[in-house]
Amino acid sequence: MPSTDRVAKVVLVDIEGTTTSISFVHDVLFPYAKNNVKKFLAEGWESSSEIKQIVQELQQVPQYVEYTSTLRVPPTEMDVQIIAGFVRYLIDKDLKVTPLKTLQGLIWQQGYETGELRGHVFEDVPGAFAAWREAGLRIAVYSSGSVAAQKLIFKYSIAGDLLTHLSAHFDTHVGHKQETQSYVNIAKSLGEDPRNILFLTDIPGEATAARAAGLQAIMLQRPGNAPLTDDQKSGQELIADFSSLHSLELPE
Ligand SMILES: CSCCC(=O)C(=O)COP(=O)(O)O
Ligand SMILES: [Mg+2]
Repeated sequence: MPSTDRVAKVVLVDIEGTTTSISFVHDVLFPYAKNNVKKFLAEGWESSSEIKQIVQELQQVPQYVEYTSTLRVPPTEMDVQIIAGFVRYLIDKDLKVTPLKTLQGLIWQQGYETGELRGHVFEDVPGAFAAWREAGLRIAVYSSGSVAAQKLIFKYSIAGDLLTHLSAHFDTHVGHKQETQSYVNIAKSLGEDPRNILFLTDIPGEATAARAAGLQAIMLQRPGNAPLTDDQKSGQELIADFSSLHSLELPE
């Protein structure tokens, strides 16, 4: 267990499996995107340069050729139906590819703004955010979900607007979450010595990559997270929630 005299200047939080249940992402957000993608694409297909850009990037995803071959159409062919089908295919495979994540964020925006979606956060999250800020720490987010999607989940959370606590957001534009260089980039962007950043995540490969960049890292074992094998636990610091981290302090 972490000691109460742990110090940091920035707490960098993952979302799915750390601040938020995996079930909310997989059983609420992903189905919402799958159900609404065709309508969303159809509305902006002709007029939106943002959608055109996303569609172009989706066609560059290596799995696009594989997907279109199952439909027996050439990969050069595209219409709303094909792209919406491909998006659903990527969501089912839970592939964390950047244009998919950008598109999901745009679709979810409508759901949050109409009140159909409210971001799940575990009970201890609002108190921890408040305590860290009170102690003078910054809170940043690093998720495979797009920056726009991160802002929505916290702005429209079940515990009210938590976005006000957050001072920086990073998504896969900074690099993938199991690559050490991503954490080097984040520390640089935050202007912080990596040793002063505490990363909280549910994925062993992410914690290991962050530690290799010099960050502190602790793993969350939240309800609904996949059980860890002994190998995955080895060398990791594990906590069940943020309660033992409420007394985090700035270094002297
Ligand atoms: C930003 S909310 C949507 C979460 C999401 O799409 C996702 O892939 C979560 O991955 P994480 O890196 O937060 O585990
Ligand atoms: Mg996660």
